[in-house]
Amino acid sequence: MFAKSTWIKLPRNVLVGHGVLDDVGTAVAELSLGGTPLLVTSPTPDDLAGDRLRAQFDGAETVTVDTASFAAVGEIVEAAEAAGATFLVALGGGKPIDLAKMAADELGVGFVSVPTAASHDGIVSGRSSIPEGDTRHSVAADPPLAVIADTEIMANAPWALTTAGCADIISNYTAVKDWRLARRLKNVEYSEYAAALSEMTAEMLVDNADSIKRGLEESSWVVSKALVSSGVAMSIAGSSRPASGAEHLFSHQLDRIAESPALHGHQVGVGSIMTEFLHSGAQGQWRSIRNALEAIDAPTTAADLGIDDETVIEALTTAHTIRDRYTILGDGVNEEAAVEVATFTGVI
Ligand SMILES: NC(=O)C1=CN([C@@H]2O[C@H](COP(=O)(O)OP(=O)(O)OC[C@H]3O[C@@H](n4cnc5c(N)ncnc54)[C@H](O)[C@@H]3O)[C@@H](O)[C@H]2O)C=CC1
Ligand SMILES: O=C(CO)COP(=O)(O)O
Ligand SMILES: [Zn+2]
Repeated sequence: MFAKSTWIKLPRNVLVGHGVLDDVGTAVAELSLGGTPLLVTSPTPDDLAGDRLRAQFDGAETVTVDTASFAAVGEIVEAAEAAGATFLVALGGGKPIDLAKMAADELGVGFVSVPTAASHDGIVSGRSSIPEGDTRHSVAADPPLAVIADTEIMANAPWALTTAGCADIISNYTAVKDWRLARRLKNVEYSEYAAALSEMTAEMLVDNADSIKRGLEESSWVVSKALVSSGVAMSIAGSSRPASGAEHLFSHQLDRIAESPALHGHQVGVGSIMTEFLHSGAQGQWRSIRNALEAIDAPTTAADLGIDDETVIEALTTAHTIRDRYTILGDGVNEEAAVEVATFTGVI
């Protein structure tokens, strides 16, 4: 008997465009959720757009979060229960969105994602990425019921957040290579459809690099659509595999050990240059990755990240320990090899 089955959960309403922040109420009404939401945000996005959102939800309370942690998820759950909220609306960068995503899952209610920065593909995905002690959990949760990405707000966000989102998408190339490797060597579950969608998303972004420029609202449009597409690839896969490989392990490790980590997307971009080198060698495509990052103003070196060389080497040699996810790092890159890859690619 054929016993395979799959359940793909995707957002129902996706709005991307100038001024769509004022359409959140309409998009939510169309979902027939009923009741009142709890608004989950962080300080800057709250200042920027909180009032415009509250104006669309009579009597909605707001909880403001600062750090991504399981304790913060607990605080949101408590606040939602106390307020009798029937769904959550997350406004901001990756942190409030990830935390609301997990809290909504725990509460068994829906959530709506209102990103104020095009900083990475977690704004759409069905995964939450939460650090805990020496590890980082990629937790399965339902994706948002709706995503409302206002390109005007995103275009006015610090440029670095947009280039971070671009780099997160460019890293799909190496993530998919790691996924295929793990499929061949470890027989991990694999979806050619999700892998192809993820690669195509990176390809389209690189092809459109000319329209990704500081001060150009179209940049937010191009990047938001790519982030949606990458998030959908993760939803189809049922894991972050299409968009997260060894370059993400490297970045997660930097988040743990660097004194002052850089933005998620910037770190994975630099990681991607090095893991592409590990995949395809000196004559391989690592230069294409570096050039693509350079073309959109994203960091390509440790110095650009503001992280010292030793920390980069430590992260590269220990990244394989952070999570049980097979990648090109195998059972670890030794220090000599790490120095060679980082030096050859100009990262250090
Ligand atoms: N679930 C997933 O698949 C993924 C989750 N993540 C998680 O997301 C988090 C990082 O996301 P970020 O967006 O970088 O963090 P974040 O939410 O802390 O935002 C970064 C900074 O940008 C500010 N900001 C946001 N919108 C702004 C605007 N329009 N104008 C001015 N400032 C603005 C925020 O106040 C914050 O200081 C991490 O916790 C990471 O683990 C990252 C990648 C994927
Ligand atoms: O950042 C992500 C995809 O871009 C999510 O990946 P993780 O599962 O590694 O947190
Ligand atoms: Zn990422």
